[in-house]
Amino acid sequence: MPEQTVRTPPEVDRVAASRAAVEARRKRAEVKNNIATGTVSALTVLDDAFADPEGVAGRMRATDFLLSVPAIGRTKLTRILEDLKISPSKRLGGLGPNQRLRIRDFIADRESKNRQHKRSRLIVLAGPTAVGKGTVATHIRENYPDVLLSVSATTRSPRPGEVEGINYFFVNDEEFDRLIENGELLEHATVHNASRYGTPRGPIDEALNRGDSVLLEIDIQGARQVREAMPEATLVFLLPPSWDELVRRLVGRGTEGAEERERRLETARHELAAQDEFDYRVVNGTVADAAQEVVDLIQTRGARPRRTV
Ligand SMILES: Nc1nc2c(ncn2[C@@H]2O[C@H](COP(=O)(O)OP(=O)(O)O)[C@@H](O)[C@H]2O)c(=O)[nH]1
Ligand SMILES: Nc1ncnc2c1ncn2[C@@H]1O[C@H](COP(=O)(O)OP(=O)(O)O)[C@@H](O)[C@H]1O
Repeated sequence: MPEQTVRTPPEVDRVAASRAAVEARRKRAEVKNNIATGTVSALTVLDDAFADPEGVAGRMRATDFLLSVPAIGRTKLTRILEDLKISPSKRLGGLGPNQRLRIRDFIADRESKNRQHKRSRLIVLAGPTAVGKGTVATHIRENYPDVLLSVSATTRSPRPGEVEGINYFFVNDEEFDRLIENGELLEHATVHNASRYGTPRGPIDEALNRGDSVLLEIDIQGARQVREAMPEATLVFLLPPSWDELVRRLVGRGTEGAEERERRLETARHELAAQDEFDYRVVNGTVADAAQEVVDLIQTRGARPRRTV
């Protein structure tokens, strides 16, 4: 009896193989794009590749993988591959144990540095009473037009010279309650055991969606809430050059009586203890320098101080 073998015609094999190859290339391109845009961590892709050497990530060439990592170009690539002792044609899944360790350490180190230096477009400026938060924020509003200063709602009465919608939105208790109930505040707090203050959410969302930078000048309780709600926010703690200078500024401002000053200084001691929770600390020596330092921490689209003549 003649031997019966079922054969797929070779052209069918070839078509199926080339479809599979196209699909695999498409998936690899998608992974590369996800690494490049930060949608997926390069470290996760490496781990996938090592767990499944024949999978999408495993079949990716080390060269293509590294080139998809932000800020690695062809020039750096050559040096990196040399340092890692990996040949350009190697696929991730085919790397030896030592090569895997080296490339993993390299990517882990890079991602941790990126996290530390990542600049956000939402920046929160907080610090103890009278350190100069309001003064520095005003300087930024007047000199760095690219940075939007959020205007808070408050239940306290306007001080002489304060303008509705510029310094604050002055509201009564019922209106403040309504803002909270309607979910219109990103955060809110009672400050100095007196009035309530809150950050309207709408203008911030709009600004960030437009790609603009936003500065919030709020108290420490508020800063903590923003961190919870928007972990990508950068938190900056404004410090006085010394405790004595803080007291001088509080007294010099002359807006509080002796008893209220004592109460605020007591609060300031607790507030200073919270500085380690913040991403950055800026000493308010001179207003212009402190403002410049804060602006430098914001990811702006090329914010430059407004020219003064
Ligand atoms: N949580 C929170 N605090 C705010 C907000 N707006 C202002 N503050 C804080 O409220 C405090 C009192 O501000 P203000 O009434 O201008 O008085 P000042 O302390 O004498 O400048 C300051 O510490 C501000 O940072 C806000 O929207 N939310
Ligand atoms: N860098 C600075 N050098 C000297 N005085 C300052 C400086 N920054 C702010 N001040 C003064 O300190 C006082 C408190 O500043 P303010 O902005 O009201 O503080 P905060 O908003 O933190 O309560 C004000 O009288 C202000 O003019």
